[in-house]
Amino acid sequence: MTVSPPAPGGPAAVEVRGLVKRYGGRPVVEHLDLTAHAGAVTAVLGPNGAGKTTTVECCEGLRTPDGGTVRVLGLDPAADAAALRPRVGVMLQDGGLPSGARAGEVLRHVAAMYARPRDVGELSERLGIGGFARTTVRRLSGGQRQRLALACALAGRGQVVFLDEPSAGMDPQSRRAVWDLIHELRTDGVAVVLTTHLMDEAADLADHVHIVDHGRVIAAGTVPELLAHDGPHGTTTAARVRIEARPGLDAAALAKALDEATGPAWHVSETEPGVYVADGPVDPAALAAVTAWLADAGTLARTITTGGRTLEDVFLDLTGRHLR
Ligand SMILES: Nc1ncnc2c1ncn2[C@@H]1O[C@H](COP(=O)(O)OP(=O)(O)OP(=O)(O)O)[C@@H](O)[C@H]1O
Repeated sequence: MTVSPPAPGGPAAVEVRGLVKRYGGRPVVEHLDLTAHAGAVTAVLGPNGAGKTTTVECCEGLRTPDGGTVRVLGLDPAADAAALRPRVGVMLQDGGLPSGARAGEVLRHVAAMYARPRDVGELSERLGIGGFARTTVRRLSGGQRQRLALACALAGRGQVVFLDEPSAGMDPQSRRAVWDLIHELRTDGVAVVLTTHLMDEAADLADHVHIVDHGRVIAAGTVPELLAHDGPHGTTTAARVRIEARPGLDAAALAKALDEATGPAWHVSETEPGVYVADGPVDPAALAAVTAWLADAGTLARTITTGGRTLEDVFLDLTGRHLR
């Protein structure tokens, strides 16, 4: 599925067309297209090994494409690296920070390389870096290192910012601080490109989502557009009942009970042991059928929730449930 949404935000700041990247002859990115706009957050989602980091690294000029074109602010990230450096902020997945330097020094040093840096004190405060400013990078916790890497990526006020899993490993307080900063970047007209495995992060932040699998974009659109897309069994109404109960209940029998209550429209599966997801036209009769069926089975459900599909549901429907 590829939805073509109206472009969120301002003009295109990142344009990737037909990107191909191979490692040792093995294609890991295959004809991938991606556009990120100024004043918008573009999220790239995908299972492990899908090619997200490789794509972003091609945009950052850290990898040379084997095919296709990449333009950042109209420039070629590899050939025009020097011109782009002051205009682009990069947060790498592994941090890429000097391990022997103190956190505060690293941030001051990075900020000093830019003509118009952000206020280091303010940035430190926003990301809580003051508490570990005198600690060397190698002694920082994973979340602290992430916060420092993000501060470094934002220090130069880039027009484009690439954030590879920006809040991975962070505590909830830090994650909130990061999300607030990203919202502000967007308001300030920055083009933010982020990869993430956190569906709530993408749902909260992203104007536009690209779902990548096996090196290709398999779906793209705004979050509401992706949520509105047909479910795997033709459910367009984004209606779902989720039940947590004991494992091993007869999902087909529940589907039959629901079909009898509301009409033959239901698909029920046990998505993980003890978690049953029923897609279909949720209404009071359907919910009554669920509780009656559970009573017949002599089972007390721990939770029964109704609602639409989530971005995680869409992601799993599109990319499958097997591990990579
Ligand atoms: N330098 C490299 N040499 C060889 N293969 C590589 C290299 N870097 C990445 N790969 C392979 O390319 C594929 C895509 O990797 P990539 O890091 O782009 O995926 P990703 O979508 O970012 O995954 P994750 O979510 O796990 O970070 C993987 O199979 C990975 O093993």
